[in-house]
Amino acid sequence: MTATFDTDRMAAVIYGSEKLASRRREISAAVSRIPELHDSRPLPFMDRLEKVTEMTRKLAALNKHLPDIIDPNDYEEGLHLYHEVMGMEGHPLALHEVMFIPGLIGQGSDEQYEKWLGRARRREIIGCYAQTELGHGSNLRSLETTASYDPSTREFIIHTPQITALKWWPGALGKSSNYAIVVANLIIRDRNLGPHPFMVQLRDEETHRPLQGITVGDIGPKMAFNGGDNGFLGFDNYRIPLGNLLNRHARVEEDGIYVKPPHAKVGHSAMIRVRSHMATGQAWLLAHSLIIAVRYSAVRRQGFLEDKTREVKILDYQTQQYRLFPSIARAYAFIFCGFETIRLYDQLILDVNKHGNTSGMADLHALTSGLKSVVTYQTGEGIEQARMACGGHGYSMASYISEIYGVAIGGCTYEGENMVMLLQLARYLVKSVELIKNGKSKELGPMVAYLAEPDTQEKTPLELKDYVKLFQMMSKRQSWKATERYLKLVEGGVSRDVAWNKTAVELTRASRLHTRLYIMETFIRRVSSIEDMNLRMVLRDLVNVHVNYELLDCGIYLHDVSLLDSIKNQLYSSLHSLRPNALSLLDSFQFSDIQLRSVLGRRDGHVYENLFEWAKSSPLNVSDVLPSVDRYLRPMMEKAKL
Ligand SMILES: CCCCCCCC/C=C\CCCCCCCCCCC/C=C/C(=O)SCCNC(=O)CCNC(=O)[C@H](O)C(C)(C)COP(=O)(O)OP(=O)(O)OC[C@H]1O[C@@H](n2cnc3c(N)ncnc32)[C@H](O)[C@@H]1OP(=O)(O)O
Ligand SMILES: Cc1cc2nc3c(=O)[nH]c(=O)nc-3n(C[C@H](O)[C@H](O)[C@H](O)COP(=O)(O)OP(=O)(O)OC[C@H]3O[C@@H](n4cnc5c(N)ncnc54)[C@H](O)[C@@H]3O)c2cc1C
Repeated sequence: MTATFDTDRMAAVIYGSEKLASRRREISAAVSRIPELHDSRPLPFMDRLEKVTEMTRKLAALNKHLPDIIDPNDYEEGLHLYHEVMGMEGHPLALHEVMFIPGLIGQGSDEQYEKWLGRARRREIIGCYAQTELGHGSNLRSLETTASYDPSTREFIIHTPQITALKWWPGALGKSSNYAIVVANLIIRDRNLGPHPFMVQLRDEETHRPLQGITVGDIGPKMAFNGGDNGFLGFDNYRIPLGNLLNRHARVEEDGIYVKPPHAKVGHSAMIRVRSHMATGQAWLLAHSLIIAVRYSAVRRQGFLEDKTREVKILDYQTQQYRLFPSIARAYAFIFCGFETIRLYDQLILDVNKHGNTSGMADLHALTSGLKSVVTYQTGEGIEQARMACGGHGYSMASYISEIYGVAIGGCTYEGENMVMLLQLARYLVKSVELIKNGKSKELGPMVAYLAEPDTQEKTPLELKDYVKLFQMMSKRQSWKATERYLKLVEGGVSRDVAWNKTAVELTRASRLHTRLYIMETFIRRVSSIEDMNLRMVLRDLVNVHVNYELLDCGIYLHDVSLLDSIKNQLYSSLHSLRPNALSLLDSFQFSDIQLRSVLGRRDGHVYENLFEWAKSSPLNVSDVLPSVDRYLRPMMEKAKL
């Protein structure tokens, strides 16, 4: 089946501009010509140490070739180049670029930029972001690492009071980084002023050995990211100069006077940044798995439909389409709302750093808390469906889908565990409903204004605005229901914290609905703004899949469930309409074979030949008889014969 649109033009929509889309193609082509930048053999055949070594080798090679391939100041180009060469299994600079440099930019003063930023950008030093501890990750107020100010020497003494206070999990901490932004409780004259970010040198710049007072190492293998060295870190009364408190917002004077920041949570900017970028990052992971599954489904033939002389492509089964197409729609939807949150973050950081204006923080915190949770969860669901859609071959590492899954679902945990973050958004929703109840609807932000709308009759949706209306109604009802349940408990004398906990499941449901509504609205808005009518029509088919699927999936929140039959029919017909364009919608992401690392999902479609070649290259096939057979299996069989 041929597609009705040009994938290069769609790539420009996905990546935000024709220039970037075409630069991506050029960068992929450049990488394909430099063997030093390719995996030296398939990553699934490597053990952990080999993977870490391979990633480090490629990173050094990449550093050498980078200025010939991209503009070193262009982050988007850099990100693509990194994804292409380094893949997704982790590497020594993963946190340097993602949190260390942005953390320094967000929290450091101009003098601190002068001291560290240039060095970090030139990669004279490598850094990470060390916040989470063995005993606490979610509840930042219970972090135990301390940074006590000693005015006599104008130093902070960083200390790990007990085992639970060891930093645990930070990416690239274990073996690669020689610096870290360490989040520790600032203590001045025995007063705990809460977590603050400090620049801390961990290793000698010449020998790379840990400095005295520092204990650092790797935390061991993980579900994924095994090319990376997530680490542990402890401090034994380790001294750093006063100037190492990142002090753009909060300051300590030499005599120990504390100058507090303009907003209590302004120190969380590195987290907000990653959360703002997560929707696009997860969309790419989802699209990776889907292109593998859809390409394979367009090659794999199994069973018969009308034509009894030739087996059918499995992509023609309605169940296969139902399994895969709603996730294609979600991948696009996540990209579009991801662009929006990145833009909002960039604006916020400008407002905060240039004008000291923190008024946008609460809104962005609520939005990104919900979005990272919904997007990572749905991405995990979509990838797992993609795996199953490939049958047995999906289970093989040759598909690479299990690796993509492991990487993606890390996102359900890092940057705030999903339930915890849904509950952050719920605080915002509850406050919004309380405003309405107190007659202050005018104070509502635009994203929650619908919470004040009156209920109307549920009608079969015909136009996109009808879907949005229905979704708003479901979301509003759930936010009100959860708030009223919570308030009733409080009014009945239950403490606020206990009442909150007794309402928590309902609250997370409200947050999910609110976020799904936001994703749907952003998707519709973006598609309606596309000028190329041809592309807009295709994306309109995708939106149709999305709105019908999302509504059905949330059908339990409707009062009139008889609507669901008509929505089901519209979904089935939209799946059918999407079939001719499904593969090209994914080809438009323009992932190279090098980047995909999937034997099953290669562009050439020679699935069976490629699988056979891959299996033959397994280290187990180097000899016909393994030493373990000689040693254990043959003696066992021989013994049984006696
Ligand atoms: C050369 C070219 C350049 C190339 C460049 C490209 C190179 C690219 C290189 C590589 C790319 C490779 C990509 C690799 C990808 C790897 C990705 C992996 C990255 C993984 C990294 C992971 C890092 C981490 O996980 S860091 C640790 C994260 N930890 C958390 O998220 C902890 C979660 N907990 C919290 O955030 C908080 O504790 C909380 C939000 C749950 C509660 O906060 P708390 O301070 O306790 O607040 P509380 O008292 O409860 O609430 C008071 C009020 O404050 C409000 N609030 C809380 N936080 C915020 C906030 N941030 N902003 C605004 N308001 C906030 C809260 O809602 C309360 O408000 P209310 O009004 O009182 O209700
Ligand atoms: C791949 C990966 C990379 C990471 N990289 C970094 C890094 O670079 N730097 C860094 O500092 N950290 C990093 N982390 C750590 C990560 O940020 C934390 O693991 C994460 O914030 C979750 O915290 P936790 O482990 O304490 O989970 P916990 O909070 O212990 O969660 C366990 C369970 O308790 C529940 N729970 C906890 N609190 C509440 C609550 N208040 N209400 C309801 N339920 C609750 C959670 O929902 C969850 O079900 C990384 C983690 C991973 C997996």
